[in-house]
Amino acid sequence: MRYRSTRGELTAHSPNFSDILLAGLADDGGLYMPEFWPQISPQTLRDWRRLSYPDLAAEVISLFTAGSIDLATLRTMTHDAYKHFDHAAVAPLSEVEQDLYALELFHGPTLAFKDMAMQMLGRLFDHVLTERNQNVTIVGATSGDTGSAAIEACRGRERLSVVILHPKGRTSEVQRRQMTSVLDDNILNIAVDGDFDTCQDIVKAMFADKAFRDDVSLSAVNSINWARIAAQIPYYIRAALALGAPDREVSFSVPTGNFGNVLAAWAAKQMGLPIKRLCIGSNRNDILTRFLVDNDMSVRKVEPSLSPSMDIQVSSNFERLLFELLDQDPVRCATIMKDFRQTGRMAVPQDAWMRMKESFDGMTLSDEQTSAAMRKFYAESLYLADPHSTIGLAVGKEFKEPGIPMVAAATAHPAKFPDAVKAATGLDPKLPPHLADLFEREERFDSLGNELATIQQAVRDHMKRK
Ligand SMILES: Cc1ncc(COP(=O)(O)O)c(C=O)c1O
Ligand SMILES: N[C@@H](CCOP(=O)(O)O)C(=O)O
Repeated sequence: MRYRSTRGELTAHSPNFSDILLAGLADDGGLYMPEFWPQISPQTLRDWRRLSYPDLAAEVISLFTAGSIDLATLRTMTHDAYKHFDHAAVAPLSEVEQDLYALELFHGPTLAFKDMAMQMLGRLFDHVLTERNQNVTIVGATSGDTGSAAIEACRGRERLSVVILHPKGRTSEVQRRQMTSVLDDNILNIAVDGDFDTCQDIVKAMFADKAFRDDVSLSAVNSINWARIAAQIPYYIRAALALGAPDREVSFSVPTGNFGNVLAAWAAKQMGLPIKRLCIGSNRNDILTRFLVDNDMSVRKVEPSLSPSMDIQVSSNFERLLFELLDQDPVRCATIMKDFRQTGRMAVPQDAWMRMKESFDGMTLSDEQTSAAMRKFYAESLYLADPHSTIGLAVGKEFKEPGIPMVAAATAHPAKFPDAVKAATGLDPKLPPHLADLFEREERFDSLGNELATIQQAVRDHMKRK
């Protein structure tokens, strides 16, 4: 399997999975895509029903690593990656009401869906870097969850230096402490003046600076890295199989920000999973639902909300879907993306927009609607969801059709957002034992404004210190 950029052609020298894992973003600023969508037959899907989560994940990921990492190696990694999850099923389904299920993706060490892929990424990096005798510097942007998951997956790993940029004062306190209380030498946390988009822009600017990129051997753990998406596809397959696929259609509802999670579901559909609808849930930063309803992809200011991890306007992975909607035309994709960067408005051709609407629905919840929905799910079903998962459930409830299971991605544990949960329900969700002393732990982070040069220097210094 080879990979191409959304802004470039496939050539004889196109990279394989291990190459793009380390590269993160393509040199031309585009995002890597597999050269084709591997197909999973209905019979194979039926056979996979009896696999454990780690075995299923290895099978699915191996379709993307062909030619660079074999199935047996992946199996060792998946068993190791998921063995510390606090639920035997890894990603269990919970029936919230008739035909509406929560797919709980928060049973990993940092209590958010990011662990599902990040625990694999840490091991994949280790494997490839050891094989190649190389080291890399990972710079990641976070609105709260990617950061702690990446830090947890990479802490103490010899060949990785990790720098995480978070928007100062815009994450929950639990989220911040989960990142800043990890004091391993290879980890650096930087608080940035701005929002998640500011952090993400800085990361992309570092990738665009070729000299810097080569100097620090820059790599990425955000969902701009295809390996993240590949490791998020298995849980959609697993959930659908548990509910009767491939002999029955299933729909998914996904609370969405950077568009990585719902893109993984869309990828599963391209691979043969019978998915009926994909529903996108937004908070007040609703660029994606505005786009779906009115073909209006125009960037507004990022506004703080009760679901801070989704306080995002520029959804990086949308470029991957756009590329597909444009029949994989890299020239048109690059032109539209460059124009978007300059104007803040994406001119998506009408036919591409119509094609997206064939598979996707979208809906926005205000903070008030999110609190009310959280309260109602708890009152009626005794299901306590964090604000992000609540948006997924509420949107799923809105779009569910009779007889077709609707699965909402429950992306974070309620204890990550105790203030929002308490205000809505009066309940005080407790952190699990391994995080019980989080508020007593020492914190360490640098506040460095938002100048690219200052942050680049901090990355260089961190790399040398390590
Ligand atoms: C808890 C939670 N829910 C939802 C999202 C949105 O997911 P995505 O960025 O993949 O669209 C995020 C952030 O990515 C998150 O941390
Ligand atoms: N919500 C994310 C934002 C980054 O998303 P990613 O999936 O691209 O890493 C976060 O919590 O940091």
